[in-house]
Amino acid sequence: MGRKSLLPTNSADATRLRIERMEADREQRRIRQKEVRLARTQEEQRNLLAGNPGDVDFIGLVREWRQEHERLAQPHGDVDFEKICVCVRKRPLNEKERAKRDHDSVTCLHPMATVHSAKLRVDGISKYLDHNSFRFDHAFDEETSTEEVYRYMAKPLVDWVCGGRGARATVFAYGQTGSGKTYTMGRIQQMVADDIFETLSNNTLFGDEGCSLENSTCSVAIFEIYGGRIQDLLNKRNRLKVLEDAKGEVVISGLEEFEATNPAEFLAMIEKGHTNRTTHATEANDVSSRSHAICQILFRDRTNGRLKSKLSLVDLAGSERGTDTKSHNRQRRTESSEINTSLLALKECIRAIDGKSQHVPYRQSKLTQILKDSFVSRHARTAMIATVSPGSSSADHTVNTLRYADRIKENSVGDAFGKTSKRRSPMKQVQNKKSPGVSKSSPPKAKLEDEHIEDSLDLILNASDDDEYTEEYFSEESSQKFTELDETVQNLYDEQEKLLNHHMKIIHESAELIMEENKLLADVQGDNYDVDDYALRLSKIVDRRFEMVNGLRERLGLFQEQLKKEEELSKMQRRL
Ligand SMILES: Nc1ncnc2c1ncn2[C@@H]1O[C@H](COP(=O)(O)OP(=O)(O)OP(=O)(O)O)[C@@H](O)[C@H]1O
Repeated sequence: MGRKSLLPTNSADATRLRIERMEADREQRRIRQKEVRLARTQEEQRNLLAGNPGDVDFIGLVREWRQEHERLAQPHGDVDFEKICVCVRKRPLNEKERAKRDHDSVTCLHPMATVHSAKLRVDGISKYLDHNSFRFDHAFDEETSTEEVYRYMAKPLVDWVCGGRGARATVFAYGQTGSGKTYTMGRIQQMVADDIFETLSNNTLFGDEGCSLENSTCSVAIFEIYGGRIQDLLNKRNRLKVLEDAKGEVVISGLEEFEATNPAEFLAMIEKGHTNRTTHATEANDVSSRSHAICQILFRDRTNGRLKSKLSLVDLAGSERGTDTKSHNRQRRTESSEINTSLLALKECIRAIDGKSQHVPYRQSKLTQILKDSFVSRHARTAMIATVSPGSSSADHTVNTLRYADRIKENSVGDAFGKTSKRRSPMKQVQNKKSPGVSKSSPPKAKLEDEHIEDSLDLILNASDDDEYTEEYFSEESSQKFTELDETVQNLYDEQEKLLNHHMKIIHESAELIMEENKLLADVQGDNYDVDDYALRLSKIVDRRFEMVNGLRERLGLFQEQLKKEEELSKMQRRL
């Protein structure tokens, strides 16, 4: 009986003990969770104070990645580039990005640029990063000044053109709207101005073949390509024509060149050109440049005016993916399509300089047609700076920008380690996952000792890409989807040009006809006028009017057809 009564008591004690232990565990968990929450809040506040209001977990993951890889960064050195130099420049996070709680998702550890795309697993809670790394001639981080960017990628080209000998040098700024192209090119232009005149003053630097203030003039021409039109930004936005002569030389008919004799004159022209440029506000940039702006600096022989060398500074229009333009009106849509067509052609043309592409499709766009000699000349050198926004909401764009830049010079990246490097896969991923919620990231299996830095870079670049990766606008395959629309836009611009020219011609002819009619009326009211002659002349005038109206109607019909086609195709694309 006594033993029986003990059992329930023991069991009750055990149960009580279990409950007490569970409560203690729960309390411990509560304390731990509170500590985690507190630590998270403190980290958030620290991030906020440091100007990083974005997602604290993603920020933490990016920080971990940087800590693991920062020792792979190399010092910048002069790249002895033969023909092409490709760089990336990251700008700092801006107020707009902070306001939408973007975090910094790009790391530039020269010569590598890595985009950390924030991802959620299917459970909707677990966070992880996809890292896309690319290697360039230079990777400039947000703390690098434009002076330094200039020194490595543009200064060698200034020296090259000052040496004369038919040199053709081109500096391109390429990137998403708002990523810093105009900011970078603006300052580069100022430095070019100073350097050119300093070099030209030093007459002995390049010998007789080279350019000096004594034997050469330095003149500037600035124009933009916008909406199928080429407009002179230094001469009342006059419309210009690109022509190719019998020898295949491209001539921009009507373009005015202005001689500059010192940096101040040069910069005044740049300023004027900049003010006249076509801009619109876009989501990403309040003053987005919608045109390609080309500033050409031409060195000519003082005695015979012969062109000795040329430097082109090209601030490209912001690259936008098709998806971003879905809600745009026709003007903005066609604008974007034209920009994309020219950027695709540009990529192929630059690749041809280095022998990466057999095909030089310079006729595919006005931009590449105008820059033909930058691609086909034996004395051509090119520098491309890909500017990127660091915001996490731009990560897809940034990957596209880097991929575009990467494809320009795949295989022969100027080597930051002092020897020629082998081809790296242009786009590879390393994963760095937090699960569930937040967990330590898994580092790539890299040897981190200094002597193995290059191996480590290889590992980053060649790590397996086991996640899906969406091919974006500038990939070969997806660009096919846009070809028909892009062609239609080009046809639309051509028809528009023909219609406007025809319309103008008719206005002139109409004015002449009115004068003729006035004269006819005056004649018929005179003495002894032959009414048969009057009827004959009037009949000719009326016939001519009919012809003119019918011709105009026909041109208008062709233009309207293209408008309709563009509307239908872009509707189809919006549905995709
Ligand atoms: N490296 C940088 N450091 C500080 N601010 C920058 C930097 N790059 C760009 N910015 C700022 O970012 C904003 C957008 O830059 P910018 O107008 O040069 O972009 P963009 O690429 O030319 O854009 P779009 O294609 O729309 O013309 C500007 O306010 C500019 O001052």
